[in-house]
Amino acid sequence: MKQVISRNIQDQVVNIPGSKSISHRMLICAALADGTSEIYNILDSEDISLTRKTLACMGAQIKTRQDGVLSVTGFGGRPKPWPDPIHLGNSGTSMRLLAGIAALGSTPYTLTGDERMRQRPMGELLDALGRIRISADSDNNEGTPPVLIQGGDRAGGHTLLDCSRSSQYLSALLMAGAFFDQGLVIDLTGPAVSQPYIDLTLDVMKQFGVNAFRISDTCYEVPGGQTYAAGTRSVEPDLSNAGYFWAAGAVTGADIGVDNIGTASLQGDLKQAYIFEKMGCSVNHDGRVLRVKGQALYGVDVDMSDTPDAVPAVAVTAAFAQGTTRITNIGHLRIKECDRIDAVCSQLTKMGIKAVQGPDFMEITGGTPHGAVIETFNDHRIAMAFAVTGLRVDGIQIENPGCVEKSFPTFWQLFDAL
Ligand SMILES: O=C(O)C1=C[C@@H](OP(=O)(O)O)[C@@H](O)[C@H](O)C1
Ligand SMILES: C=C(OP(=O)(O)O)C(=O)O
Repeated sequence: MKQVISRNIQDQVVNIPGSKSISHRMLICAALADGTSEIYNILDSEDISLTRKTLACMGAQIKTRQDGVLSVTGFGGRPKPWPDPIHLGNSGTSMRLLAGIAALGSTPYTLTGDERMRQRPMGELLDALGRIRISADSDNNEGTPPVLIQGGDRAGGHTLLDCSRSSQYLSALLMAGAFFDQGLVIDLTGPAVSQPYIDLTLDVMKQFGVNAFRISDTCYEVPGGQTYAAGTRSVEPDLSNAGYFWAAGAVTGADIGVDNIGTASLQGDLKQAYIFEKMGCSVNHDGRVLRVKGQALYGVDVDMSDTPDAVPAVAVTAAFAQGTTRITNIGHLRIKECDRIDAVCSQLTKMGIKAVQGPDFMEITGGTPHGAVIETFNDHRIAMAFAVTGLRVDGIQIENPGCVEKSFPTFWQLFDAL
């Protein structure tokens, strides 16, 4: 249990570790390359180590050098056999993206996860692989892990994919598709959720010299017969995790900056700073430091389909705003580390805040929250978001604070230093 001490915090600038999403992609693309890549500022967290270990099982040679830089010698698109089940905890990104890489092998791989991961869907991805003659089955026929992926056929061609619950399926197909003889054309059954993560995939592939194209909102193409080029790359700070520090500025009135944020970041969660601006904060980005300073806060209406990971930070901030905040198009939050719509609403209710939920939305009416013991449901984002409320409210205690290891092992150290 972690007791958060409510306090006045000074104006300051913080440094946030590397992006989880970019780190997964850098590791995978480096493992798919021939030759050795160097990756600067890679995130060191539970989920990244799961991706790293799996790629090592598949034949990549991965070392953290003494200066902290990661050196990855790839297996050139031909993963080695690994007969034992591969455990991916509750890392959805590892599970879905690595299922695509397993499809490049010539022997079967079994991918499994913890109890929650075994409830998280991936049937849409298995179906899309099946359409290009790659046998991909869920052990329980419910489309959830454990999954058995049996590659062998690298012809590629055309497939159909439903990305209405996760964008990670498309990222998986794009990364693997570059090795197929005919490449891959992927038609989506409708628009994808979490679109910025698809853009991140295209961008990291491009950094490794591989082209893939968004033909339209619902059609993507990756030409075949490409190779990933090893090289020196670096990972930007994690802007989902920056959000808890911007939220700290928003709820306390301090001016909190996050360092090393370029103007061209493709991370969708950059948007959360501008949601805080819409709520009344002043936001300043000088091209390097992005600062959020709290002022009087007002409720807003915001569609967060693109930025699911930022919802808990925005929702807790709404508890301190005048009026109601309505967050829409977030049905996919119900299949994350926990049911995040239910978790956010139940814990805000515990704090005396009116929080109403629907299948794909939540409505939070700001008020005067009081202290509570916060259940985190083993979800790092619930722990980090509710920690922020504790800066303003006495008596906030966070259960299972260690769950932040998933994406941000140094969170408490940085948060306590605020
Ligand atoms: O591709 C990625 O790196 C991610 C995509 C998003 O998931 P969905 O596409 O399943 O919404 C996001 O929630 C997750 O934390 C990371
Ligand atoms: C949903 C998340 O991650 P993943 O899907 O990789 O488990 C997250 O980090 O909020």
